[in-house]
Amino acid sequence: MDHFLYRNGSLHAEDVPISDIAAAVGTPFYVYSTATLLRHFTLFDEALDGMDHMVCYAMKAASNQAILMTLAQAGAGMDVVSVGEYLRAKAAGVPGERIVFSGVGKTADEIRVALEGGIRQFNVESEPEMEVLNAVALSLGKIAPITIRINPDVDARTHAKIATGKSENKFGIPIARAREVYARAGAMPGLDVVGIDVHIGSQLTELEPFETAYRKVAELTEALRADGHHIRRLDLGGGLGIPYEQSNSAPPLPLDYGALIKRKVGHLGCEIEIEPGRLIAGNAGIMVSAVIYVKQGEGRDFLIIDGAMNDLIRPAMYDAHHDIVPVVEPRPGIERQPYDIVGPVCESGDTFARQRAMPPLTAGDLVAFRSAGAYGAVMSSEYNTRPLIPEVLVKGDQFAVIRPRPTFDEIIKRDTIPEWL
Ligand SMILES: Cc1ncc(COP(=O)(O)O)c(C=O)c1O
Ligand SMILES: N[C@@H](CCCC[NH3+])C(=O)O
Repeated sequence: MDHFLYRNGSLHAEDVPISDIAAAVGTPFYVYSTATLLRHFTLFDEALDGMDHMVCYAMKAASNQAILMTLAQAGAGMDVVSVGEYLRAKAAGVPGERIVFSGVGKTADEIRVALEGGIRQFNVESEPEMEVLNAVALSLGKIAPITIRINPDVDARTHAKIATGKSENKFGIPIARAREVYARAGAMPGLDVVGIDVHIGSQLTELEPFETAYRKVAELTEALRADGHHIRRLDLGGGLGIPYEQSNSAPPLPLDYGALIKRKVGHLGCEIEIEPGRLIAGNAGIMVSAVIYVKQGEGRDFLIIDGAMNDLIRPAMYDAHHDIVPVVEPRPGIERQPYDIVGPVCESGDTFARQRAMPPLTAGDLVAFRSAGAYGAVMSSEYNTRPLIPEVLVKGDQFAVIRPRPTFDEIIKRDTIPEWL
């Protein structure tokens, strides 16, 4: 169920006209639908029905505290990758027992904060990290619950920049060395080895790579149990993809993914964690932008909009496709024309789409980038001294700004000038 639909000829977020939000907050902005966030969380939660499980939302996808609170109130845990995310999740009211800590470069300071504040488990990614974690835990008189992230050497068949499960990627420990590393962990008094972690990549559009990875995890669970480890929890990561192009065939559904998990690891009797990010937030958010100019180029028309690569970097970074639709519903049968849709930033890479067929648009018209809820606002920057754009949350017929646009004064005052200058 899409919560961004045309009604009476204009695009809505749930029951709120996008043009009302634009009038209130200015453009560009991100807007999220509470109903979509909750629906996607529930799809995963129900897909694991009958198993002891926790859906730990990968908050890197969209980390506004209002989003975290919405999901946490529905029962979500959180997957964090930095102490900043940990503190943000805590600030949104998520208890430490519902937070898992992933990431290849956790520092001793980050580990200390999480151990002191409470944590469900650390997903350890290397032997040096294991040693630091053990030392910090002992210094605090605590025992740190851990899984070890294994790298199963599986091709996730996704964009190379977001594949994480091949042996050449920096993530996890090689599965071939897992028994040896678990033996070391098991002997460390500051660690409690509770399970295994795996995450092979993002925007997976087929189940087969998950199937291979989870088969390897199941085999390893049995081997480690035979070695005497009390493996009782499996963190199976995130990564299930979303349809970015409405014209394309859709990736597998959470229900199919849940059934696969049951088939592959259900017999082991472990508690299951999953860490979906994109599928929960991606299609729960859009970015809205206004046309500044329509410019005639050599053999092409440029639609110059007020959103730019600093606001939504996915097209520049991964050549990602986002559907872009006018906020005013095009008349049926209207002739479309090709535009290069670009932002105002001083780079040719600041291009959202080339020769994209759109109904004719003019200055002031609003356009919406679909599927922009995940890895959108969180990856934005102030490049070109462009303020971070506001985030808005809709629930039914209500909307609220959940991160305001900073003023230029606020941005400029952040710099400090040395007294010797
Ligand atoms: C450890 C970990 N868990 C979960 C995720 C979430 O992935 P996705 O947003 O593709 O579901 C990521 C990002 O790929 C990750 O690195
Ligand atoms: N930033 C990436 C996803 C990275 C996933 C990281 N765990 C994207 O926009 O597709």
